[in-house]
Amino acid sequence: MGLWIKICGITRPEDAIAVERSGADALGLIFSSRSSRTVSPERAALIVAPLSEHLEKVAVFTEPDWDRIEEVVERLGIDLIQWHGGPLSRDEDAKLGSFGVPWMHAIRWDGRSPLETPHTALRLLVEGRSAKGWGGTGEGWSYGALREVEWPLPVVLSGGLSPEGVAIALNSICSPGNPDGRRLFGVDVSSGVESRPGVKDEIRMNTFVKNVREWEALL
Ligand SMILES: O=C(O)c1ccccc1NCC(=O)[C@H](O)[C@H](O)COP(=O)(O)O
Repeated sequence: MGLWIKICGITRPEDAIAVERSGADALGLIFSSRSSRTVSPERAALIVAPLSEHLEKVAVFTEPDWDRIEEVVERLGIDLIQWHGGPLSRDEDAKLGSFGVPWMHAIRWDGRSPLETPHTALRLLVEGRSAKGWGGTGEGWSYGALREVEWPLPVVLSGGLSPEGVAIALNSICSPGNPDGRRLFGVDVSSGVESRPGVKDEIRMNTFVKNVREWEALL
């Protein structure tokens, strides 16, 4: 199976259709108030309406507003919850596992500490620490540091990826000489395929997907 490719921060139905056309596996919708890409559940319903069931819909949250999470998951047919809200208590971990869909823990990693392992999470999305915001900052980091730690769950590489840089980023953690890299589950991008925050560039999305597929064909 190829790498899972998620394009995040979709705010317009036409961009969602372009994500599906690009051959990506998933799109992300931001329900956090801490973003310039936030969409309401009503807006999100319009965005996902024309999409096929084959494109996974990921809902991104940073706040433990459980009623809102439940509403979004039920109303929109969400496939995966992405949690960006920082370290979790045991109760929060259990709560995130209780919505009837899997969830992914997004970690703003310092490049050294062991990767957190919530009990109920399906996978980890790992990006660097940025003073700019909670996510969608476009800031890259030293991806190769991932080679030095155990991966308790399948990892999605994120933070500052772009069509131009994604193969270099992937090479720094996985290569034919480093078979461990085969545990990488996927890649996630937002700013690197935008013309401005919240507005995706179709050519950049297509090029991103093409470059990932060409890279994995060489592995
Ligand atoms: O995208 C946002 O604005 C955002 C805000 C708050 C929490 C998460 C957010 N995005 C989540 C994502 O999955 C992004 O794709 C990820 O952070 C990578 O973004 P980028 O570095 O811009 O590619």
